Amino acid sequence: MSKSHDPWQDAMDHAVAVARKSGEMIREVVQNQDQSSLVQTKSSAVDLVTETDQKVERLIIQSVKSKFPSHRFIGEESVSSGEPCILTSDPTWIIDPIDGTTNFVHRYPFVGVCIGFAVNQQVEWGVVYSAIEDKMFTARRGRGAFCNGRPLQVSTQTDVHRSMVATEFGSDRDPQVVDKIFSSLHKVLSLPVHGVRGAGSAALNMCAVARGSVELYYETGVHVWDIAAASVIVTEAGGVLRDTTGGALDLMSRRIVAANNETIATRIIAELEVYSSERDDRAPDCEPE
Ligand SMILES: O=P([O-])([O-])O[C@@H]1[C@@H](O)[C@H](O)[C@@H](O)[C@H](O)[C@@H]1O
Ligand SMILES: [Mg+2]
Ligand SMILES: [Mg+2]
Repeated sequence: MSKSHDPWQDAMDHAVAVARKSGEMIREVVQNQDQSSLVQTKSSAVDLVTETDQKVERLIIQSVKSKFPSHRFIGEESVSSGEPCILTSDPTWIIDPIDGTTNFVHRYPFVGVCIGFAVNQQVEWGVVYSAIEDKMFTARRGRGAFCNGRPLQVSTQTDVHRSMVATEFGSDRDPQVVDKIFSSLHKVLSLPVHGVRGAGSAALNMCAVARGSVELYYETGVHVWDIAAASVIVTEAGGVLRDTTGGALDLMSRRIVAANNETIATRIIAELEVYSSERDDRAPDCEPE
């Protein structure tokens, strides 16, 4: 199809450009400012946000509105300010301006600008820009996954005892949640697996699965903006996506497993404690699950 008949490609090209521009903003701050004094908190004392998160999200959304005025948005900081988090069938940009804000505040070099694009509630393409590493991860449904233009392929490993697993501790410090996190971690580590890692960014953990250096990433407590862009990067690199229950991934459920293949996914899912956080798209007045 020529570019004019492929509007989603125009949108993806714009996303790559604005993600790179956002990354320049992030690097400038990391190199020249001390963010630690400008930190605010959201759902907990360790769920951090900075004015750079907010500025980057505004930059992305305003640039998109000028080119694609009919498109919708789900942005982490917009939702945090009260915007709805509902995925309709309309073309929708799903944005995490800084995935890894805690890393950003501490100058820990794993920070991803995440821009996913969904049509009819299916992610059509995803862009994750690892700003400090200068690695642009991209994927278009049906057309492969790439890092700085080089094709990505998940690991071929099927032996869980030879696998590397990624997960995160999240930002919920409720003692019962912490116990469940460590219960899963204890079971996975004791299989044993070669190692457990965490980039501090859901999206960059998923990109590590896509590039074959991690066999599986799991987490409960993520949001749709953390995982939408990277979800298509994983599947286009040959990976699989699941719920921690073993069912199909539900972008709004707050639970994710991203793996290189079904064998590894099934084996690790068998060790995971299943629990729920409030869905991203829950009605404001409904009781938590
Ligand atoms: O808030 P943020 O840095 O965009 O996203 C982060 C996620 O990437 C991570 O997986 C999760 O464990 C953190 O609690 C936080 O939600
Ligand atoms: Mg995030
Ligand atoms: Mg974020």
